Amino acid sequence: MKKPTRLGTPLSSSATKVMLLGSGELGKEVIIALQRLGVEVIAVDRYENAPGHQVAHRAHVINMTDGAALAALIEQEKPDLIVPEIEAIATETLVKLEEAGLARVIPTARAAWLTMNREGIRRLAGETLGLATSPYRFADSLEELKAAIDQIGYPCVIKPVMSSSGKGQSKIDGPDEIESAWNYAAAGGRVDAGRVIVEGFIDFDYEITLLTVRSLNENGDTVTSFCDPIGHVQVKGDYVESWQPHPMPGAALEKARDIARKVTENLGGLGLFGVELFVKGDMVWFSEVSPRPHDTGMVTMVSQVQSEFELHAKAILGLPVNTALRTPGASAVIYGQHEARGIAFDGVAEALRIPGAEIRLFGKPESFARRRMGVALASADNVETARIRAKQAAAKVKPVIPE
Ligand SMILES: Nc1ncnc2c1ncn2[C@@H]1O[C@H](COP(=O)(O)OP(=O)(O)OP(=O)(O)O)[C@@H](O)[C@H]1O
Ligand SMILES: NCC(=O)N[C@@H]1O[C@H](COP(=O)([O-])[O-])[C@@H](O)[C@H]1O
Ligand SMILES: [Mg+2]
Repeated sequence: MKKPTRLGTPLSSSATKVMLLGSGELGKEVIIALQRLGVEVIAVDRYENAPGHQVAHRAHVINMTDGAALAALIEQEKPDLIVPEIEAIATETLVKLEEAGLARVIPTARAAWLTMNREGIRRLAGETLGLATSPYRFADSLEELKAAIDQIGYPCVIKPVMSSSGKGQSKIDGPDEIESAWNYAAAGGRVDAGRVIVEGFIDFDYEITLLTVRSLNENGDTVTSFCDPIGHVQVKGDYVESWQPHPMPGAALEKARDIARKVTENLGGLGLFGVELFVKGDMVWFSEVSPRPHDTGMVTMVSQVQSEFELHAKAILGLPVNTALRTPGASAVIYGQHEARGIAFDGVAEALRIPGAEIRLFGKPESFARRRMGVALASADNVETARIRAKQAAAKVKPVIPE
């Protein structure tokens, strides 16, 4: 039996302290949810003025893949909980600190370590748990990649083992594209492991994120609950649009939940997970899992009673959660479109005149053409209308470089 974490007064000796490792748009919302419960939040990222830095009690800039720097910061701040928000962290250090009783990592240090690297989570899902996945091989050189593709066939998808948001990912249809896919993967990996996964392409009908929450019930037992499926569209491996609920036949939904339950039970701990699944008819394939809020889940800020961020904040503290849908909703991404620091946004008023629309601007200090700088959200009485509204609202927001 586990107990909820006692909540103290921030910036006092009773404070409940949570450290976010990664403080982008997803972390920013987790921090806001924690702040509402009087938690003292320390936001860490690789650059100054990250979105979460701007709403936390304290901010630190370190190279989170540097184990010694990470351990020193944890020793200095002594957080009650450590919440990884991105993959690119020295997770071996977290495993060691947790084993030594010096850190409690969400959901567990092992989960952060396994999911940091596509190889860890893929072997767990496909080999240990026996779940359906795309066929896959790993390669450390161009020659090995060619040999791996001989086994997998075309079309296939090549990804750095450590990357996210589609960075370094390509789908290829024939041998003349192998070399450019290898070079692109080498450039796009977040931590240069020089290793890639090649996956057989799954010709799915649709893909979903099944947000799955592990929380404590009144007896102190860990229980699993599911949000309604989130449908999404990805372009170049990065999400551009999502909606909730995505309708699914009963048999497929049951399989999806079964996969999500097995994976999250194995990863353990408390918190929200984003389980990514491909669906064709009644067939469901496991793709990957984030042991933390998911970008496609930003839609829950309008569609659920409690957003994925509030669910994560509550679950990690041992508090009860409510995964109920409030209304159909949708999200559409706002990219920076410019390569510049300190960009501005016109058209927000026009966006907000669309019925049911909301805008979130993340406050990232530097824009890139395809960096996610904000998101449009919309509710409606059905998903189709919500999608149209969210896309219209996103299109109204115009990133500009101020004179
Ligand atoms: N084997 C595959 N078959 C078909 N489509 C795929 C396959 N692998 C990836 N994709 C497509 O590319 C998208 C991104 O892939 P994946 O989730 O592995 O990348 P990622 O970089 O980890 O993204 P994120 O961090 O945003 O989840 C998937 O959501 C899917 O649309
Ligand atoms: N798919 C994972 C994902 O969406 N992660 C979110 O993007 C941020 C990094 O953004 P950046 O690359 O613009 O700094 C991360 O900090 C997290 O919030
Ligand atoms: Mg993904």
